[in-house]
Amino acid sequence: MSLETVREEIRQIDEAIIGLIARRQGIAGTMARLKHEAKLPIHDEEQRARVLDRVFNDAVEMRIDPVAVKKIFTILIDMSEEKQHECSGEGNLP
Ligand SMILES: O=C(O)C(=O)C[C@]1(C(=O)O)C=C[C@@H](O)C=C1
Repeated sequence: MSLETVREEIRQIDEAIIGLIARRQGIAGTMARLKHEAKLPIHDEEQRARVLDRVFNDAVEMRIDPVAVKKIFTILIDMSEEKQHECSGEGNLP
């Protein structure tokens, strides 16, 4: 396999990752509405811990660096909370 072929494969994987991040972010509005209706706070420390534990264990199973994966998901959860705050603004709930 050539350098260019491998770079093209990386580009396609990156595109897929961004698509999945956009999908994760896309449901933040619905999550914000459900939490608003249930009078629940956007930040949920216990759920954060559950998600981070789950992805840590998945990473261990897949033999990739679990600490790095946990860092990535900390950013993704922060992005989700930020989006949920944006969506919670007056008239912004879906
Ligand atoms: O599950 C929730 O309650 C969410 O809002 C989703 C999510 C996440 O991105 O996984 C985001 C914020 C919470 O603090 C915990 C988890």
